[in-house]
Amino acid sequence: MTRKYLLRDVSPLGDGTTDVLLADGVIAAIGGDAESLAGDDAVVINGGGLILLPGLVDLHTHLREPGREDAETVRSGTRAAAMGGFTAVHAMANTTPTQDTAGVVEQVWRLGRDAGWADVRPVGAVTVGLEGERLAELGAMAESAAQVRVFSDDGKCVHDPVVMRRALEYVKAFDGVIAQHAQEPRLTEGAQMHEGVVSAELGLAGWPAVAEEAIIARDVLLAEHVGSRLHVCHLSTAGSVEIIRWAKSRGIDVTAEVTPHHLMLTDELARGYDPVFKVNPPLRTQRDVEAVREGLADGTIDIVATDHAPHTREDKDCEWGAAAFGMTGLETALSVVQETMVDTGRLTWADVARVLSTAPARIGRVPDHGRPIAVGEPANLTLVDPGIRRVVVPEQQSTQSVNSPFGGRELSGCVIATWLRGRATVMDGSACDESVVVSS
Ligand SMILES: NC(=O)N[C@@H](CC(=O)O)C(=O)O
Repeated sequence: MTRKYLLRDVSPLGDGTTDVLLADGVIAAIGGDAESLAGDDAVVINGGGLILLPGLVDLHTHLREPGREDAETVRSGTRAAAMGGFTAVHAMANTTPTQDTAGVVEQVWRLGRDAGWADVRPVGAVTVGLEGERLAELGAMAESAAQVRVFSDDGKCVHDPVVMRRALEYVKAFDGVIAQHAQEPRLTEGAQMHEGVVSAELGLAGWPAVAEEAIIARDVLLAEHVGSRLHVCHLSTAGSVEIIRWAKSRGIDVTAEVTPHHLMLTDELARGYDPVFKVNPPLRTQRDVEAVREGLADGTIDIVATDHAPHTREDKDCEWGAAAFGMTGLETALSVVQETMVDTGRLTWADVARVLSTAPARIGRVPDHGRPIAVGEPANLTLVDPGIRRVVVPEQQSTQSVNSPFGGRELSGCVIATWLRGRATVMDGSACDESVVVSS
């Protein structure tokens, strides 16, 4: 039995205010009935206009377990997810061993279930060991208890067009999707940052925009040819937005994601040589930032996904060239979207629910998440105070790693509470450790 929660005067999707009652794992009442049905034992939260959203769903999270538990575990990463307002995350396949068999994806799925912070949907590798040569056991992973629907070699590109074509064809049988890390490997050998004025000045090897755009252009054509679903991971350039816009206008079944860091940060940050800003794909130019914001606002880009990529201090606190690519993002994603897209008038809160919950749940085929806020729906929800401003302190976050590019920055908005099937995982902005139980 979960507790009852009466949320007074909250604003579902930022539209008007009402009372919402959560009981028995579902939204039990909205409006007039909520107060009367609550009884004496409900926990009352005085919302005062706080925004109620469907629980956020991340299509792109690196949880690092198995293999790099020194950087993150399923438990620490999903606790971070809950703190960021997420109720479901997709765990990327670049673990050790790789998530390329039914056994490994089931292990990750079980670890998530036992931790209880958020539903974990493992992503299956497209190729054995992410080596780009032989297709992994896609069907066995789809049929396993983990019910994999998203397949990706993320961290590496499925660069061989024949392998990509076969993968796109194969996953149609179980309504899967290939999530491509678009990076032409030959064009990015030794690359350290975006290729442009700043890389030339710093003397760092460049990662040109065309290396992303060439793969996206090829893959949308392949997806059209075989009539399959394609998802483009962490799109980062103005040219990529144009290609996706063109593909959608042709009716190609493609979706795309942008990360919070590509919505806010630019390659200018590399000037300090601080590897906290080293990421793959790299931070681009202000023109690209404007283009991805516009693409997200007009629906060309479907979702925001974090690409939460925790790394140990040893892997990040070193010279730029030796440092790992990647930055954390689960606990700052919603704030960055608010600041770049809502506070600037480009997205409404209903749009935020779409790009951070409904659409990722649909792309990942995640049941019971990204649902409307309506009576009878599972109580997977997050409550946000958009009026708070807070300074990001990586050492105080739930993620085990401190490689946040937003450390020391003041950001808008804060997650006040998160519920997973009616059980609070976050309350008053703090993780509800005592409430974490093993549920089967
Ligand atoms: N996004 C990143 O910069 N890093 C990712 C993998 C990758 O995409 O390189 C990681 O797993 O660390």
